[in-house]
Amino acid sequence: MALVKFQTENFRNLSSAPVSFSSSFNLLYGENGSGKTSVLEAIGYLGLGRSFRVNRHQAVVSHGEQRLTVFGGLDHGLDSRRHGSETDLVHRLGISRDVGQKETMLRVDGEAVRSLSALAKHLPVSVIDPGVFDVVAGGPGKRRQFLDWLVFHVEPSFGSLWQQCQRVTSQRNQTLRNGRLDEALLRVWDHQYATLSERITEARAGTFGRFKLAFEKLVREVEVPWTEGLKLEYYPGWDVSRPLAELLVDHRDQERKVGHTLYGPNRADIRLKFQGRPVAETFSRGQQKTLVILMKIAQGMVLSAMGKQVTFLLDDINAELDEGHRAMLAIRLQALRCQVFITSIERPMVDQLWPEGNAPDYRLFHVEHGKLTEE
Ligand SMILES: Nc1ncnc2c1ncn2[C@@H]1O[C@H](COP(=O)(O)OP(=O)(O)OP(=O)(O)O)[C@@H](O)[C@H]1O
Repeated sequence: MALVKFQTENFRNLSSAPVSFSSSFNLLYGENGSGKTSVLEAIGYLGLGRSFRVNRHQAVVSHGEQRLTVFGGLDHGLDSRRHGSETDLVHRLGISRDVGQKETMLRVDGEAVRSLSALAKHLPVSVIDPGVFDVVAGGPGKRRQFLDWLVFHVEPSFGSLWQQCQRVTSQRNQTLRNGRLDEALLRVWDHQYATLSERITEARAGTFGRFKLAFEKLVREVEVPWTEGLKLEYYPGWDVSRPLAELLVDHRDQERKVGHTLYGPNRADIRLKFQGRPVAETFSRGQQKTLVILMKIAQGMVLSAMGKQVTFLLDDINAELDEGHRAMLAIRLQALRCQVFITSIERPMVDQLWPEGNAPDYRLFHVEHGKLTEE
């Protein structure tokens, strides 16, 4: 599916006029501060339930306003011959946040829904912005987030499984922090935590397997010589040769001392090694960026193979990637039939993105003072 109708109210500096997008490529250009990133941020808000730029909802609502809203209409996307007219919409999504009341309201097809995953499952949004390169350069949390985004879209039960596990972890942590050790209660939490952890690990490992196959295929196709000797490995967060419940009992004193859970899915990682050493210590900045781009494309490959269309938000990539890598990314995303939004300051040179002259169906927008004008 693709986001073809879009409207916001009180979202940063964006105008509330409705916009129609292409289910293929959308190129947005405009000067600094015109609102390009805010458009992508609002699309991301709909698919992720939060801003990919800031943690506080308060920053996103237009100055002096209390409530922001983002609406989106989805059509069948590139797998359908029908494009974009109102009658072709298959889902209507809405998210509204009242920053005073700290309340979020979600709607799918006119019905109120409680869980963000009900919205998110319809719109897999993948962001490529200057912050994305932390997937390689940053800590394990960034890589868990990267993997879990894919697991969520591959395994329908993952979202609720993860939430249950977070609840049990927090209760277990409280018990660990209690002055008097209640071993019987801890054993109850251990058991629940271990059961959920094993299910999460199974879902993550299965999805990681698919991701790794896609990544290896991609690397063979694009022939990047420096990836030879690169190893991607999933680390579940503990030594899985032993049952987690048993390991927790063995490390009781250590966990009580720190007052929180030290083993399990909250410690998982994708380990990226080149000739046995962490990539972040070995690869150049440019190589690390290319690696992240390849990993992002591989995620798209996994979902495309399942018939899901990913909406990619490419913010300010001109500053991060050279012309060759930008073209590689555009061509790959086009081949995967993804929906893509690209921002730039200058009017984009379409023949630079598609040097072979095979540009897809695209729409070009000029952004000025938060308003999109199609050209
Ligand atoms: N909460 C808000 N309410 C109203 N306006 C805001 C709010 N937050 C930011 N702005 C303004 O909205 C504009 C949008 O900024 P945005 O980051 O989307 O621009 P951009 O086109 O991506 O710029 P750049 O090319 O510099 O990255 C800026 O002028 C900013 O000052």
